Amino acid sequence: MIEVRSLTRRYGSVVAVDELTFDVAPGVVTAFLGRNGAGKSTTLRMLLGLDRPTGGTARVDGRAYADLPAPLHAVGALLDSSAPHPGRTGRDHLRWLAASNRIPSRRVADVLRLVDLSADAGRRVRGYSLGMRQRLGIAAALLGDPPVLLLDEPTNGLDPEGIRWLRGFLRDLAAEGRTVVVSSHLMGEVGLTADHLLVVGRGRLLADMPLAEFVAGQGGPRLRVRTPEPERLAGVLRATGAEVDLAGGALAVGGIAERRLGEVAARHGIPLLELRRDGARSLEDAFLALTAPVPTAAPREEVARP
Ligand SMILES: Nc1ncnc2c1ncn2[C@@H]1O[C@H](COP(=O)(O)OP(=O)(O)OP(=O)(O)O)[C@@H](O)[C@H]1O
Repeated sequence: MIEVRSLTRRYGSVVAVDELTFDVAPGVVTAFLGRNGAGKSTTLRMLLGLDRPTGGTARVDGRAYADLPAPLHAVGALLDSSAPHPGRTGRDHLRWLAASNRIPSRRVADVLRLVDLSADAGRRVRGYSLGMRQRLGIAAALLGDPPVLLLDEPTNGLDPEGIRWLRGFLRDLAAEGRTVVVSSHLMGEVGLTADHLLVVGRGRLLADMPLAEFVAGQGGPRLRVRTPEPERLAGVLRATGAEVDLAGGALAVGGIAERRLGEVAARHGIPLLELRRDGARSLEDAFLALTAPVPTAAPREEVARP
């Protein structure tokens, strides 16, 4: 469980984090989303005792990080700054971390296996790809078997297969009852597979809600359809009450399920060349609209909560 109350961090005249208040529950994946510079890393650093709040509190299991008796057993973190020494092997890096935190060295083999890095553990980190470094960082975060995991932009450097692996991995960790927070500046990378969203913009909380609610707020997914008869299909779909935009020969359709759309087209003898959900795209658009820079500060009452 994470509790953040009125958390604020100023750097001179820059307000990096502005009166943030939220809780993060265990057992689900929470995406911490915001554009570059929104204050995500600063918030995570304060949760980890690496930066001092100007005001407010950030607690893990009821305590400030500095007061945790065994921090690595309480919180695992992946931050850019925790880069391993390039001349060490992945295994040695983890052994060194384990030894300096009184964690039995047999745990090293376990976490290497968990992140699928056993085969490369004997290689020096300088030869690792970005994706392998991220896996090593995640292995380090898991060393103390912590109930809370904070991962800052863990998809950096991962290819699409690596991102898919990470999504499944995070879900499994949450299913074990852990509190999993993963930050990203892109909605699509983790937000779409998270259970809960925390969205920040210019240091302030813009949304704190289940993903399902965010999706519902956007009117459900849009469908993308291609047909040799776009005008005619648009006409029959509009007659059912669906919203249709015609763009470059393709149709973007809202307010109708895929199956029903297929049935309507078949009934009118209109062939479909393509029919797919365009959900990711419209949600990324909604995320960008929500976090769009505004010339004046938004009033605090605008925080969207369930
Ligand atoms: N040590 C620092 N000194 C001065 N300003 C800082 C410092 N750290 C962060 N900032 C400023 O605070 C704001 C928030 O930065 P932060 O790194 O927390 O954002 P972020 O959401 O993590 O962004 P990104 O997605 O780019 O990592 C930015 O304006 C940044 O320039």
